[in-house]
Formats: sequence, C-alpha cells, structure tokens
Amino acid sequence: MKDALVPVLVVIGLLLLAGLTLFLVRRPRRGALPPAEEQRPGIERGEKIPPSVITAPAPEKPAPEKAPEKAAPGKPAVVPAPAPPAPGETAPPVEVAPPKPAEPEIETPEPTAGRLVRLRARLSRSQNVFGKGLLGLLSRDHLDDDAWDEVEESLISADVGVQATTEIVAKLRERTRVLGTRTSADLRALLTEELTEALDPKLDRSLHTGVVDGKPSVILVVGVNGAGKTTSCGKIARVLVADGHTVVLGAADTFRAAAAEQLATWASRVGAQVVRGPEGGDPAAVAFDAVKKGIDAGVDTVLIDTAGRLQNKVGLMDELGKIKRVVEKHGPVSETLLVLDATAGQNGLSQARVFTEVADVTGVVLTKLDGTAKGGIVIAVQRALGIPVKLVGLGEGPDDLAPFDPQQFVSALLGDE
Ligand SMILES: Nc1nc2c(ncn2[C@@H]2O[C@H](COP(=O)(O)OP(=O)(O)OP(=O)(O)O)[C@@H](O)[C@H]2O)c(=O)[nH]1
Repeated sequence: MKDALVPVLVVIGLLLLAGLTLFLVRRPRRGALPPAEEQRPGIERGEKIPPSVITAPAPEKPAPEKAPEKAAPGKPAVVPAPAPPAPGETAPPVEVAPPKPAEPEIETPEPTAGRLVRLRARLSRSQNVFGKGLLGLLSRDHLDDDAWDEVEESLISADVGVQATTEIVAKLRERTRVLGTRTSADLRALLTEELTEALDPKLDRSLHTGVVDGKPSVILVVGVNGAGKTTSCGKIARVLVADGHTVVLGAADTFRAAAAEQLATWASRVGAQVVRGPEGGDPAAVAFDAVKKGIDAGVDTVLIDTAGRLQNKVGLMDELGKIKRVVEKHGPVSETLLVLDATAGQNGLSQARVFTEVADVTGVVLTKLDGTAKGGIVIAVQRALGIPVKLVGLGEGPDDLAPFDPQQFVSALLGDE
C-alpha cells in the first residue's frame, strides 16, 4: 500500500513544480514598458484628432465600484489576494495594478479682497521713488524752482508721463504754497490725494462676468508676445473662482506649443475645463468651441487666451478680429483685456494704442509691476488709453494678481508711514 502511494506522491510533486515554474516564467517583469502607441477611444490609428479637444473635464464623481484600496501616492495600488488554486489547477499570475497618476488637487485660491495690501511689499522698487524720493524732496525746508524741477524729474523717471507730471506738480506747488507749514503728515496727505486723483478713482474696474441673456460672459485676453497673457489667464481664472464664478478656459494661443498645456495646468488646479485645439490650428475655431462648451456646461464666464502678436503684424491683428467675429456668433464679447508688461514702460504704450484701435479693449492687466521702479506707468497707461487698469501682476505666484484699487496702490507706493 505504502509502495503504491510513492509514485502518486511523485506525480503530485512534479505537477506542483511544473505549476510553480510556469507561474515564475509568466509573471510580468517589473518596469516593463507600456505598448508603443496607446489608442484613444473613438479615434482610429493615424486618424486626425478633431479640431478641439476638451481636457481637464470637470471632476465628475466616478460610479462607486468595488475599488481596490487607494494607493499611497507613487506606490502601486494594493489588490486583494486571489483565492488559492484548487488542487491540480495552475496558480493564476498575480497582477499588481500600476500606480494611478495622482489626480491634481483642486486648490482654493486666495480671496481677492486685500490682495493688493498683501502684495504691497512687491512694490518696493517703486516705493523708493515715490515714498522715499518724492516725500523726501517735498519735505525740504525751502522748495525753490530747482527742488520742483527735481520733483518733476522723479515723476517722469517713474513713467508717470509728461502731461500727468505737469498737472500733478502744478497742483502740489499751489497746495504747498497755500498750506504754509508742511509737516510730513501734511505732505503725505497731499501726495496721496494728487496721485490718487491722477489714477481716476471713479473708473469702473469690475470685470464683466456672469451670465448675460442665459449665456456666459466672454472675456478675451490679448497683448504682445511675452507680456504675460497665458499666466494672467490662469491667474484671472483663480480670481474668478475665488469670487464664486464658474469658468471655462479657451486655449486659442495655438501658435506657442506650450501655451495650451500651461493653461490646462492652471485650469486643473482650480477644477476648470479647458478647450484646446491642435498646435497651429485655427484659434477662432477654438474660441468658438470654448464659448459653446461654456454654454453647454452652464458656467458663467469663458476666458479666452490668444497668441501674442506684434501690433505691426497686419495678419495677426486681422486674426484677432476674426476670433472676435466668430465668438460673437454666440453673443457679444463682454470684455477684452489687454495685458501689458509694466517693465516695457512708455514703449508698451505705443503698442497698446494699436490694440485699442483694433480690439475694443475694455480693461488693462498690467503685469510685472514687481519688476520695475516705474510704478507711475499705471497713471500713464490710463491717461494714454483712457481705459482703466483692472488688475495688476505683482509676482509669479498663482495668487499674485490683484484687483487694482487706486487708494490702496498709492498707499503702497508711498510705503509705510
Ligand atoms: N515677475 C512677474 N513675472 C510675471 C508676471 N506675470 C507674468 N510673468 C512672467 O512672464 C513670463 C511670460 O508669461 P507668459 O504668460 O508665458 O506670456 P505670454 O504673453 O502668454 O507669452 P506669449 O504666448 O509668448 O505671447 C512668465 O515667465 C511669467 O511667469 C508678474 O506679474 N510678475
């Protein structure tokens, strides 16, 4: 009996050995590369991708399925251990699910109120000219013609512009004469009033957002190359979300390869959707699709980034007109924001004038004010264009874009008391 069992045990042993060998051979190697080309559902291999592809869809809740335990970031997901094989069966290969790409965390942008106050230190370069420089000059015991010339020079070198400077100096001269005694508090108050007045505090600086006639408002963002349009679009989206709006972004800068990607990243951070097209595609088509997406998704604002263009390039300027016309098939453009680089100073002004002629600009976003000592450019821009500065860029951080407020700005320029 015992002897009869020996061959049976040997056979069972051999079978188990064969099963184990098979399992080891078939087990996938760690780090194996994925197939060379992944096919997108609904798109044949080699087929052209449709003109506009929606990315970063609004985070829809996935249907609750018996999901494997969530993996720690960067680690493979843990899958339940399979049931042990029945005797004689080959053990199935153990599969380890590849780590899921971490979903971008949706951020809560900082409230917009008080941003300019928070960022006032970023104006330190301009503070040297206005606060230390001008207040120092005005507090001299004797304000003769030479001293007033110096005041004038300071304002012009801070890009305030000749006409505005002449007016400001004339008023300061008159008021200091009438005032007689001049304490530093008096002078600060005088300068504050005159600079604030030069910034025309009564202008409407609100962004034209919200649903109009059942459709989202449309904001076009335009400007020359490198002024900070794409970055500002991302930051404006955060401003809008912080103020309780819902946004779709349109990546109509199909010229610069990285712009759409950049915009998609900004959008995903606040859970907004982006409509983008193929590189070199028709920007007007993307803008049209973005507004359509905005209507379908029921958001209240559609923000469209456009390619940087030089004011002397007729074709590019015509393209801007086309984008506007095509978008207006859905309804009027509510706002056209011109992005201007503050460090370009007076040069930027001549470029800006051409944009205002072509694009019916309703507001200015003045970027990179943190990088210049010429904070007076805000006064010059408004004077030259007759258009309010609505937002100012004061750094590269996501919430370093502040709604512009003349009183807060002047107080920041003059520095701490
Ligand atoms: N310091 C500072 N940098 C800024 C500010 N706004 C934008 N930038 C930087 O300016 C650079 C250009 O910004 P983009 O948004 O790419 O400019 P763009 O106008 O879209 O560029 P094009 O698509 O080439 O026309 C980036 O490095 C931004 O981080 C700002 O307010 N302060």
